[in-house]
Amino acid sequence: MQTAQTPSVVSNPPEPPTQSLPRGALLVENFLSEREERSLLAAVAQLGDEQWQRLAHRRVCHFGYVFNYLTRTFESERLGNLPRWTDRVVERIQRVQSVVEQIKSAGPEADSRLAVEAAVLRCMHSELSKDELHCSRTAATHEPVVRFGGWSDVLMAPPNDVTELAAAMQRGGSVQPAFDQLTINEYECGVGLRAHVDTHSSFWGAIASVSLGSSCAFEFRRDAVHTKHASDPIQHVVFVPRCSLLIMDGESRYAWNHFIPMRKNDYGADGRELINRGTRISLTFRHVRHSRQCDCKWVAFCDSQSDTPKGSGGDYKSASSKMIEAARQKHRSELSEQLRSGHLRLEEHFVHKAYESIAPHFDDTRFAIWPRVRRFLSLLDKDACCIDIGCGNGKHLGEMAGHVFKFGCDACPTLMSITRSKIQLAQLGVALAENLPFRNQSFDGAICIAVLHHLSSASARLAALREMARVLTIGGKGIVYVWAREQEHEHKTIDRWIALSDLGVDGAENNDYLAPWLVHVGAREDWKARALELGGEWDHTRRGVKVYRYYHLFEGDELVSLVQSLGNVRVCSSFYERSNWGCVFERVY
Ligand SMILES: O=C(O)CCC(=O)C(=O)O
Ligand SMILES: [Fe+2]
Repeated sequence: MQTAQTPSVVSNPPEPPTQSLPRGALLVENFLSEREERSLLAAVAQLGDEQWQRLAHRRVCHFGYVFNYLTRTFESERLGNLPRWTDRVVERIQRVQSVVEQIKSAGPEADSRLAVEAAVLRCMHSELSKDELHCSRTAATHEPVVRFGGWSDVLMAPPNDVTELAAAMQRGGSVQPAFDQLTINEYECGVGLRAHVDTHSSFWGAIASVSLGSSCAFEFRRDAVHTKHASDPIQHVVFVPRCSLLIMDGESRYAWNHFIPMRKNDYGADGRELINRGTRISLTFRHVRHSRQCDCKWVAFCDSQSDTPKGSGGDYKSASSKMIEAARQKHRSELSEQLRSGHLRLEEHFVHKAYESIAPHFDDTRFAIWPRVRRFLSLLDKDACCIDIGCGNGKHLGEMAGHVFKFGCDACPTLMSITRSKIQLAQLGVALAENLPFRNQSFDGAICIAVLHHLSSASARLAALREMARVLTIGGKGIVYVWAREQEHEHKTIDRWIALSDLGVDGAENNDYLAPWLVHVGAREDWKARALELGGEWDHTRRGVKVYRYYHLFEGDELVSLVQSLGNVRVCSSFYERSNWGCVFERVY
């Protein structure tokens, strides 16, 4: 699996848990006995290799309906029932849900935290008293602990005999609808889960997740713009132990992002002791929403209700929500399909077309020069010839001293014309880095900044470097920068990106990602319109037009090894700097 890829350089220090939960979430510790855990793990171990789908960092297995990670929806074809070996655990989840429902229906302070916790605890105790469970729970530490993210702490009297309540509900048939979709996730130690809200239009009601084999920290986040009061929390971190049940319902399910940080240990519930992670298996039960239309009140997070999300500035109001939604779904499934069948060439769509669609907005944001690049440019001799390969909006050409003969090329025609309008004394042309239209040994200096990571095969990346070396004079120097797999702020980057291997794209490498560029809601109208027209999609949560760009992230010494493999260059220096790898080299023959 993914252990080999687990970044060792990245430090992602654990945060002590707040042990609080957003409204509507419920954590029941010791929901399963260890014996039950063992038997569930044994059942999972029996699954055949062919039943698992390998994603970038974990593997998953679906029952009932397959979940498609590109479209973020379930596939319509039903696969059959959930496995029988989950029956007992599902029954117990439903019993807990029934108890919570009963308390909530009791009055205005319905989901009082303490009332729900007390009632669920009693329900768990009644479960515990069953012989089979009892004998495997010996130590006092195996007592269930219940945490609920309720509206208030007002203690309402819980029903006196919850056991009776549960029994009565059982007699009247389960009041809880059956789960019809199960995803089994297997996370190796160190692997996390990117922040997301489970698609509203795909699943309705509560989502229940049972943890087996290892604990992990579970985080909930939301944007401050979605809080009513400045003091409302925007983050909860909860330690989820093995054998526990986590239910996400109501606000916690519809209006909070949840994720599992990528790291190898977490603070336990006491916030003091670091607990190492092992391999965690989660069983996540959901209800498929066949209508594919959600009408919840958390409109800002709802993919079904795409009339302008609150505060988004009124853009695109004219288009009906259904049309936007339909177009978006169609776009995503087509993308998934085309990518899988190889019709959509990665670079064509996610590099060339993507840059065309964001070019004016991209230009507006790109002006800073990295210190090492500035230094490289400042050391160019008088009358030197220097080429900027993948010059984008020409910001580096503008930095080159007046006495340098400047050349620039880029694959994006619109960026080239933007550069042309700004940089007067330069020779500019549209060209691919792998095929430079220059004679051998034409340049004393060459820079190639943030370009190689857009080439989708190792051979193309090598070809581009070979071209760079070819056009350099003997003794000429080059500098290369690429995005690193070792991102400094993973929750803002990799955790939000789409791993190509999650999409089932043949030949996708492990470090291949689609990273969104956002033409935000405040950007110029024509920039947003251009991005939408050229394939971008409206993102409700982040409020803007989202355009995915393809990246191959370089890991460890990958860049320097590639440079060294050219044979005719000497590496002068290599470095890691703010989520990028860089290398300066000199052509030696
Ligand atoms: O592993 C878990 O407990 C959560 C999984 C999850 O959030 C999901 O599959 O959407
Ligand atoms: Fe989820």
